[in-house]
Amino acid sequence: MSSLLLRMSFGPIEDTNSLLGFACKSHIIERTQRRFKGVTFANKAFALSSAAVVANPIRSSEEKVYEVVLKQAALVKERSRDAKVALDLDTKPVENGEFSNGDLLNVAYDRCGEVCAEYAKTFYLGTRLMTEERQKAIWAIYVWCRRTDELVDGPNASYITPSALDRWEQRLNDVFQGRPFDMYDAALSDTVTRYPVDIQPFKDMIEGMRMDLRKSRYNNFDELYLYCYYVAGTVALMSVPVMGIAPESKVSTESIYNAALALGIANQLTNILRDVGEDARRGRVYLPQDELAKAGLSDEDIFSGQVTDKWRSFMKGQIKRARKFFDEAEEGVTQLDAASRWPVWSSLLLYRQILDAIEANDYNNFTKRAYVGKAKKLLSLPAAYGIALIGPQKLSKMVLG
Ligand SMILES: CC(C)=CCC/C(C)=C/CC/C(C)=C/CC/C(C)=C/[C@@H]1[C@@H](COP(=O)(O)OP(=O)(O)O)[C@]1(C)CC/C=C(\C)CC/C=C(\C)CCC=C(C)C
Repeated sequence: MSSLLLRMSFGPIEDTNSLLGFACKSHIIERTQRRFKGVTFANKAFALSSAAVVANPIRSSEEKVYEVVLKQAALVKERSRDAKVALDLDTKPVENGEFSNGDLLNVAYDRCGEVCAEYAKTFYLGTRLMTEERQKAIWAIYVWCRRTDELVDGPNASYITPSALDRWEQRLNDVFQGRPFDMYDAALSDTVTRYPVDIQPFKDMIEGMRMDLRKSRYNNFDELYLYCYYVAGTVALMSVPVMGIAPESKVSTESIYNAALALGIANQLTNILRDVGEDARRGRVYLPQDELAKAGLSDEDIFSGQVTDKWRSFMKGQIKRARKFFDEAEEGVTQLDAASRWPVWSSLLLYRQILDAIEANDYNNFTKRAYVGKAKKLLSLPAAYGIALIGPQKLSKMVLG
């Protein structure tokens, strides 16, 4: 996989349409209304004036990110009004024995599936329940995300510079304009013509990688939230247009995207809490500095890795917050297309249990890795399947009486 990363194309650097360039004053009022009331906020939120930018230049990360949510949700609505895109691939080989584009595309998608099966076995299994078209698209998105993550986390990470990320972004622009560089890009290029996926979350994920290169401390939760959006919330925004919303869903598209975003944030917060020790050994602290200080803790406490009562109490608060994001996400999964629910429930249940494992380790996330054992993992899959079929409330009623 990493050898592929060395094969990046080099092109002119394009000015990015950063998510920070937007402004939305009405968001604060809407924040309290948007949860599952079927209200459409997109029009209101898009009625932005340059006056609003001047009058309210300071917005929280949550507000900035919510604009991307609205933009993606609006795109989905717009596209679903348009004529349905043709989904049949041309699979016939051409006469002279060469492959047609359709054949090459199928091979490209199969390769994406192989990468997905290799790196994320359980998740790959879950995607097999989706329609063939959808699973291919999810694999293509997965591979792009994995490659992007590998740029700063993989074996060649020490060679990665901001300009390499700029070139990766240029290559992304090419993918969206139908000029793929390799097989994996070709699969993504095809996916983004078939589904209403916006380029912004992809660009934002690259921005997250830039952030990782230049920043190793987060002053407060607002800064951390933005990082979590960049590296994980974006995955959710990319995936929902492919996974699809249940035709019978009565709630607003925005609220479903918001729940998806919450799952991305919850997963990343969990990841951070699991990896505190590992990150500290790389000189990184992905915890809000102001909250650490309030708890009477500092970076030194993290580097020394002692589980004290102060640490336990701090961790309890962090876990509580991550669980709130999971709760928010759960409401949204029930609104997804039925065939897409299982992989999402599986990932939600598995990731959520990592928080339980941190507690079971008595909050020692310095030297003990919290993980979900094989038995629990195996039990989670049918549980997720049951929940996906009949819904979380009904299942808990059946189980608990
Ligand atoms: C169905 C489903 C889960 C789809 C997502 C598929 C997809 C495109 C995954 C890409 C994942 C990826 C490689 C991201 C790169 C950045 C990264 C590594 C993020 C972390 C993931 C955990 O990965 P891992 O366990 O391998 O971590 P380590 O590298 O070992 O540290 C993240 C924590 C992000 C994961 C975020 C998601 C999977 C988003 C989930 C949300 C949805 C799919 C939306 C669901 C919809 C509703 C309405 C709730």
